[in-house]
Formats: sequence, structure tokens, C-alpha cells
Amino acid sequence: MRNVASYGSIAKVDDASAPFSASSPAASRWSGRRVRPSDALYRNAVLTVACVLTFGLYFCYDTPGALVTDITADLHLTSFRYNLLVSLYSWPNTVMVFVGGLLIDRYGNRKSAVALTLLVLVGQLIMTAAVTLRWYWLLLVGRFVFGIGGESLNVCQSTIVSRWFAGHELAMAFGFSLTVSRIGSILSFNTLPYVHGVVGLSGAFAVGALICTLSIAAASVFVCLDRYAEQCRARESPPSAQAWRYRVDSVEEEEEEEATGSMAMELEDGIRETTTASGDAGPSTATSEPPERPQRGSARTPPPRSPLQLGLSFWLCSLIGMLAYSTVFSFIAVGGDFFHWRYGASREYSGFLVSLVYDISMFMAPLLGRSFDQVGLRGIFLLTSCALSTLSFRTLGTHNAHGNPALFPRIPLLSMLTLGLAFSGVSSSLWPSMTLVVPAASLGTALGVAQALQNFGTSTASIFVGRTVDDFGYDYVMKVFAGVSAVAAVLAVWWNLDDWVHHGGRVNRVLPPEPADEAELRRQLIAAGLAVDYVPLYVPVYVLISPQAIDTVRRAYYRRLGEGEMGMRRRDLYARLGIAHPDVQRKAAEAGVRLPRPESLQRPTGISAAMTTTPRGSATPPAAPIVSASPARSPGMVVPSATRLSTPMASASPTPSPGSGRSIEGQPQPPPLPRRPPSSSLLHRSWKESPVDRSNRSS
Ligand SMILES: C[C@H](NC(=O)[C@@H](N)CCCCN)C(=O)O
Repeated sequence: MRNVASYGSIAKVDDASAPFSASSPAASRWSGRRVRPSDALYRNAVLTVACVLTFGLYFCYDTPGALVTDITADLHLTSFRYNLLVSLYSWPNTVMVFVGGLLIDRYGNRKSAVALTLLVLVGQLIMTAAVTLRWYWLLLVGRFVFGIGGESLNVCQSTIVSRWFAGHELAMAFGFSLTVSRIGSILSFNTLPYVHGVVGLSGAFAVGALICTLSIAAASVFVCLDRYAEQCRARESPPSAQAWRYRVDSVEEEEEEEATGSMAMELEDGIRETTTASGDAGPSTATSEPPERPQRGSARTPPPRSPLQLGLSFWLCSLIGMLAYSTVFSFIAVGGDFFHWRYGASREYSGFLVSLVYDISMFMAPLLGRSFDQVGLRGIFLLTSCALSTLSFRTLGTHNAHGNPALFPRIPLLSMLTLGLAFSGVSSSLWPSMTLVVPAASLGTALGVAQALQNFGTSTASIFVGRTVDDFGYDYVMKVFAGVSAVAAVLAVWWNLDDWVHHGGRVNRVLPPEPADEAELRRQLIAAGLAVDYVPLYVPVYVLISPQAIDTVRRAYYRRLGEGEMGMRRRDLYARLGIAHPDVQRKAAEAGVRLPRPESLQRPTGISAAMTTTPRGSATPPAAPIVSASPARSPGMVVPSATRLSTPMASASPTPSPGSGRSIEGQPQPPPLPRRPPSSSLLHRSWKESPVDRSNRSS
């Protein structure tokens, strides 16, 4: 997968470790226990404030559109001047939002959220002052500032959502954020004309500024919630545990490792964890923002990737978004005019048809998001949505002899319904998919690039429409839009194939349940002494010296010697008794090495010494201890088979008593047998008593 340090996971880590048991957050608050970041209430609060972050932005973004006739009349704007004002949101963002993404990766979501909501407010206040003073140039300045803050705020919101809700809630959380944004747009279109009638243009812009303060309040609450989550995590997780990061299952391991310099282990029962000495990059990450930037304390902290390193999958996804969004956004900008011109629709009905795109998206976004979380298929849905978009524009642009749409005669409503569905599908599947194809540390950068491309596409499409409509008419524009959507669909096919072939179909997979459960399981294992809470650097070492690894090597070696299970057991018995195996004695004799006397062979170190002095180096390996593959279970705890891999030998075996020593690998020995003088009769009896052993011996 790709690694997103899910706040969900972090929250559950808190959940697992915190000494709370009450399930109702409200009840627990009254009973004295603190609310934990993993509580549903807490997470819903985070989602709410994350959604409200862009509410003011979307309300104000659509203010010129909602007041187009009033603005142009009151400020005496030509069509060109009006369009310049509108497009000044997008043009700077073909570059600036990319810079914003980099800064978000660098400074983190909390600082960014506050700074960007403030910037949006400042932009809106400048515009309010401009319409009051009737200074057009100031209006342009205000829109410019507003746009710079606004698009980066979109990116910031996406990174917050993806980090708190990574996993099986991701798309739904994105869906809710889209819904709130759409409500902002719809509210703007439906209330501002009335507000303007009551308080005038300045008042209408001031209402927008007022709503922007809501977003600032949301950003402030987010800072508190996020910081509290970080504190919980820091308090309840030991530093080494903080280095654990749980992966969203959809980013390939190799990408993860490449991106974070980490090592991923796949445990036997499919638990996938990533340990990392890194995390999101940033200068202030050492201790300040664990949820965003988990502790690393390592020089291996990778910087966010440069856009060129983000991979084909990301670029395809961004291009699809650019094409799909640019057609819809620029259509929305001229839709009212189009319906009036083509169908003679009234201003109200045209407005209704255009707003259907947002209306449908508002309702569909969380529903689609939930479906994506449950069935996956984001990539397939993005492809279907692009195809549906093609169909919608094609039907709007193809007309019969009477000038009515050929496929849906006199019912542009149907085309708009399908376009609304298509737009919902694109917006609901694109952004969650985006978070699955790039490493967490580069998410801000990636979303910045994607938004920059989208702004470039939208600005270009708007200019294209402006220049084309007069000469070739709307039908031509609709056909071009259908063609652009078809290209997006083709890219979506490519994107799906690439993802399927190279990444195992991650964008279409159902994300696993929150890895929090795994975190809890690990915590229980550690508490029970059945797993180690090791630091990332030790992981490769641990894999190499794990009981399984040693046992595998031992078995492979013995098999080469032609020995079966019983032969191996016999060697174990020798080892327990601290006696050199006859093979060892023979090889020692061949090599001219004097074995220590039997008394000293009681100590495995004696064996080790004897073994290591074997000149050929390939002499019989030490008799490795029998490793228990079934550690004891603590009451009420489910221990998966994975336990074996994560169970240190030290905890699987009692502490070696003096004299039991360690094998050559430094592993603790199983409990020693009662110390008695080595006796060949004892060994003899052991063999003789087992018929299997007997046959083994004779063979
Ligand atoms: C999330 C996405 N928004 C964007 O991509 C913004 N760049 C566009 C803002 C335009 C607001 N009407 C979306 O709205 O689906």
C-alpha cells in the first residue's frame, strides 16, 4: 500500500492503549474519562470541522456567478472584465496551488488550515472593500488573494481527510466534504440574489466574509482536536511504538519502502504493517506533530517527493481530473446561456438545470463514497463517470432538425441528470483514489499538482468556450466537451490497466478495516509478552533471527544432510544435554580439533566454541533450540498465527538459567533438562524408547 499515517489508526492506537472502557463518549465524559480521538464523536467532530473548512470558500467562490447581473450592472463591468474577475481565481492557481501543496507538506495541516482560511477571508474582505469603493482593480486583487488561499485550502482539506480517515472510511469522508462544499455553492446561488436585494452588493460580499469566519473557527477547532490527538498518542505510545505506522492497503509496498525508507512486513495472517523511521516530511517533525508526521528521530526522514517522482498512476489520475473537471466547470459557467439559447429556457429554469450538477453531487457524494469504501471500484467508477460525461455532452450537442437534442428530445433535463451523476462519480472517486496512489509524505504536493492542472484545464477551457461560441456555436462546444470527456475515459482505461498490472488493482480494492484493530492486537501481544515493540531499524535483523528464520535454515541444512525430523530432534536432545553430537565429534576429529571435555560441553557455549573452531566453516551447525511455535495465550485474547513471527524467542522461552546458555546464534535455549552428568545410557534410552527413532537410527 501506500502509506498514509491514518489518523483513524492513530486514534485506534489510542483506543487500544488508553485505560478506558466506557463505550459512550458522552457517558464517559460525565464519568470522568477523557474523550479519546478514536471515539466516534471525536472523529465526527474532526470530519465536521474539516468539511466546514471549505464552506466559506465555496460560498464566496460562486458569489460572482450568483450575482453576475448585479455585479456587472452595479460596477459597470464589461463581459471581458467580469470574466477576467472570475478567471483570476484559476489562473494564478495553475502555479500557486502547487506551491501551496508543497507548503502544506512542509508545515503540516494545522498551520496550513489556519493560514489558508485566513487568506480566504482576507481575499473576501478585500473584495468587499473593493465593491464598496467601486475599485475594480482592488476587486481583482481580492479575487487573486482569495483564489490563492482557496485552492490550497482545498488541498489542505483533502490531506486532512485522507489522514484522519484513511482506510475504509476514506471515500465517504471525502463525500461528506464534497457535500458541504456543494451546499456552500448552492446556498450562494440561492440566497445571494435576495441578500443583494436587501443589503446591496457590499452587504452580499460581507455576508460571504462572515461565512468565511466560520471556516476560520473550524480551522481553530481542528487545530485543537488534532493537537489533542497528537498528545494522546504521544502520551500513550512509547517512542518506539510511535514509529509504527499503519498502511492503507492500497499503496504498494515497494512504493512505500521507496518513499519512506521503511521496511514492510507481511505477517502470516495478512496483517500488514509498516514500520518506518520516517513519515511525512517536514522540518518541525521531530516531536511536534506526530499524527501528521509520526515520530521518526532518524536521519532517514525522506522529503516529499518531487512531482516528477509521483509516478504514472498519479499523472494519469491528475490528467483525468483535469479533463473531466475542466469540461464540467466551464460548462457550468456558460450553462445558463446555453439552455436559454438552445432551448429558450427561462433564466430560472436554466439556473435550475445548471445547478442540478451541484445538487446531484451534494446528495450523491457521500452515498458514492460509502459505496466505494464498501465495494472499492473507484477506478472503474471514474471510468464509467467519464463515459457518462461523454454521453451527456454528446446528447446536449447533437440535435435533430428541430434543434432539439437527438437522443433526449426536448429533455435536456435527462442530459443534466446524467451529467450530474457523472460529475458526482468523478469528484467522489478521483480524490480518494489520488490519496491511494501517492505516498502520504507527498500528498499535499500531489494534490497541489492535480489542482494546478485542474485550474489550468478550467482556465483554458473557459477561454476556448469564449472564443468558440461566437464563431461555431454551442453545439460545437458540446461536441468538443464530449471529445475531451472521451479522452478522459480512454485515460481512465489506461489508468485502470496500469493500476491492475503494476499495483494489483489498488484503486479498485476495498480498503481493509482500519488498521487500528491490528494496532490493538499488537498492543495486546506486547502486553502479554508475545510480541516485541521493536524499533524499525531492528526489523530486518529480527526477521533474520526470528525463530522461523532460524528454524527454516536449520531444517534446510539438516535436509541437505539427509536427516529427517527425528534426526533433528536427536540433535536438539544433544544440544539440551550439552553433548557434542557424534557427527560433531567425527568432524572435529577429521579437522583435528580437540573437543572440550564432557563437563564443559554441558554449556552450549562449549559446543559453540567447538563448532566455531571447525576449520571448514561448514561443519555441522549448532544444534538450534526447539522453538515453540505456539506461545501461550493470554486469557481472552485471540492470537493469530502471525504471533509466531512477532514473538521473540526471549518471550517464548523462559529466561535461560545460568548454564543453559545460548546457541551459537545468540538465541536463548529452551529450558535445560535437569543437570546430570551426561550419560550415554540416558541418550540410549531416549532413542530406544521411540520406535520412530529406532527406525530413523537404523536408516
Ligand atoms: C473538490 C473539487 N474542487 C476543486 O477541485 C476546486 N479546485 C474547484 C473549486 C471550484 C468551486 N466551485 C470539487 O469541487 O469537486
